[in-house]
Amino acid sequence: MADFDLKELERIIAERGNSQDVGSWTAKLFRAGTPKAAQKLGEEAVETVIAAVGGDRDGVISESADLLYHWMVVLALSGVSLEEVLDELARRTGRSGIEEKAARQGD
Ligand SMILES: N=c1c2ncn([C@@H]3O[C@H](COP(=O)(O)OP(=O)(O)OP(=O)(O)O)[C@@H](O)[C@H]3O)c2ncn1[C@@H]1O[C@H](COP(=O)(O)O)[C@@H](O)[C@H]1O
Repeated sequence: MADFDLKELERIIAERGNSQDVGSWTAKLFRAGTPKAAQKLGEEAVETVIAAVGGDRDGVISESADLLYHWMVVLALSGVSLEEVLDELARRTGRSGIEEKAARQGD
């Protein structure tokens, strides 16, 4: 299993989004702003749906990675942290955010 998680991607996006690197797609999206990033998020969602409906397993994996990345760029541009989304999901399970965090850390 990959030694990589969304928390790390969130950190990379924050760092690359604010970089001056002209080759950085993340920086390009940050400069373009929420409408462009949200448009890309929608495109990747549709491409994931098409792959899933078409039974394209490898496509679902690849498009899901594009989807998660662009979703996290939209989160960053919206000033929303991954933690806040996880807290909302935890609330829906009936667990408190603190309990959920402890569960994720294996406490
Ligand atoms: N996970 C991703 C990631 N997924 C997709 N993409 C980029 O998203 C862009 C748009 O994807 P598309 O499938 O629409 O590709 P496209 O059709 O060529 O795009 P357009 O024609 O719409 O411009 C492509 O340029 C992809 O490279 C990503 N770019 C960056 N990351 C992560 O962000 C990090 C920093 O990247 P940079 O900001 O580019 O340094 C990387 O190391 C990765 O961890």
